Amino acid sequence: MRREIDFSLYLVTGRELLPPGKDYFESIQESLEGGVTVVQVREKTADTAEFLDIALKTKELCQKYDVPLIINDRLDIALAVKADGVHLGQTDMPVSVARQLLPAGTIIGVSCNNADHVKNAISEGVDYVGIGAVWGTATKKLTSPIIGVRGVGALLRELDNTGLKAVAIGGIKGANALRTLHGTVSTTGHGLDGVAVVSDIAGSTKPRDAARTLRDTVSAFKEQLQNELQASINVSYAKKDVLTSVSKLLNNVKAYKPLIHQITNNVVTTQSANATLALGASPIMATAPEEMKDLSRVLGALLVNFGTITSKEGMLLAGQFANEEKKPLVFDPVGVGATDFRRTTAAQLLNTWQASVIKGNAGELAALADSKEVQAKGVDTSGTGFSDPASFVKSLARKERCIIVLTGSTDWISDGNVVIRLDNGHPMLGDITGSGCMLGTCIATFCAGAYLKAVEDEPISERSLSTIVRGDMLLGAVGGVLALTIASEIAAQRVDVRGTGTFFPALIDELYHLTPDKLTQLAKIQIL
Ligand SMILES: Nc1ncnc2c1ncn2[C@@H]1O[C@H](COP(=O)(O)OP(=O)(O)OP(=O)(O)O)[C@@H](O)[C@H]1O
Ligand SMILES: Cc1ncsc1CCO
Repeated sequence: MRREIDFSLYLVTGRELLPPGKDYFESIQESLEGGVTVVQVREKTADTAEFLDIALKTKELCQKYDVPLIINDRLDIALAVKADGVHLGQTDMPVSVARQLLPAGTIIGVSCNNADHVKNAISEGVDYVGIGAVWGTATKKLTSPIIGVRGVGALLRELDNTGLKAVAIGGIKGANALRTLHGTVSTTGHGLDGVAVVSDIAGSTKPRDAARTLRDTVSAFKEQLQNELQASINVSYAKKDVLTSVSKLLNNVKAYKPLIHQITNNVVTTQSANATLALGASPIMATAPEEMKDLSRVLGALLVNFGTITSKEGMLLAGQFANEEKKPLVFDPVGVGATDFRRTTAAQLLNTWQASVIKGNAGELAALADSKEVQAKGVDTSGTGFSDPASFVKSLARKERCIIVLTGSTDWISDGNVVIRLDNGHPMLGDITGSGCMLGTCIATFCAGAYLKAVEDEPISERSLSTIVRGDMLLGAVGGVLALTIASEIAAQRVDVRGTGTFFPALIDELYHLTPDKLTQLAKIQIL
């Protein structure tokens, strides 16, 4: 009977990466102590005798820890050392031939970087696939394109109901492991069985610690995903509870005055900062990469709005640090459909960090989702919008693994399970520039309120290892939308408002005077 393998932490050896003075076998031993669950010996330049010797000694170590040994590419070495399996690249020995040559029950894995590779692997009956390269990697000359964290889910989906296991490979390390595991889950809820790691362990002076961090992260995440899938079946949001919770977020904002770091466009900087202050939070508009780490330590939430992209480096870094700190990250891909540069920048940002909330109008979200249903015109939408906005936001939320806010005369919000429809707002919001950008600011501010609530409820987070962001971001998104749209309704009714010029300062006034009572009483909310 074939042995059931735990693929959680799959070490691919890299002797050339050892730090000066570190012995290869000592490094393997420490890695095993740290929790590596599979070892693949990969030797691209060793001659046969040397490869054989290394494989034999590595096998002895693996046996001590009851960890399976896989040999890269060389079937003869695998046979000679009675390895548990082989790993084959797309240009190595065909799987069918390898199967004939190897003893029954030998594990066979193949490298895949597109859906056809995965489909072939399924029909050839392999045991597992190695999907990559996920990130850029310094260890291997890349022969295939970087598919990015967001590209993996579609490949995992191919594996639904096959029983095949999957690990991701390519630049995975302690610092990006959670992002990788979280962001690669398919729309059907199919997650990775583990991560394959090379340099973060092999290149470390402390491989035991490096392996332990990774293993703990994988174990915690797998448990969390199970809970998440379970919760998605059982969860229910009641309208009254949502409004009560959202009101508390406003109180939290006013009580703690969280710092809202905004990398935003130069059209709306002042008005966004004023909207933040009006809600009771504290804005900082900062774009220099050099200051991102310091800001991430104090911030309550980060907003990345790329209306005018001037500091991509700053956006990349700020988001990574926000993820590390498990703080809310709101992404507003302004005009993403307008140019190729915006499209590729959005992809790069979203492959690097995990947004907590993505908000956009129909044109922007259609571009992000590669949907032809709605066209964009610069930063605006043209046409009537999606025929089924509820299904659209739900499926995009599943794909991007975060909350989606679709704006328009009706706003639609989803976390991939529940869909919330909000009908507040005033047409004049569509007639002032940057109302969508201010909405992003309001959402970031309420998400900071949700983050603060989580910190209040759970000061020492036991879930922190597997939690991508602390706090209920769905509530944060609902709160932000209600705040701006309800303020707009009250502002538009004022006798001193005679057009969009007087509407704008009135809007800031009404954000300033917003109360939990107004939020709950005026909300037009439907939970679908
Ligand atoms: N006709 C309308 N009626 C009611 N509310 C509206 C209307 N148009 C926009 N809004 C509200 O304005 C907010 C911003 O949405 P909108 O879709 O206009 O953003 P946007 O196109 O990104 O704006 P901008 O590009 O000016 O920043 C949303 O909360 C939305 O509910
Ligand atoms: C008009 C405009 N151009 C780039 S950003 C922006 C603000 C509204 O989205």
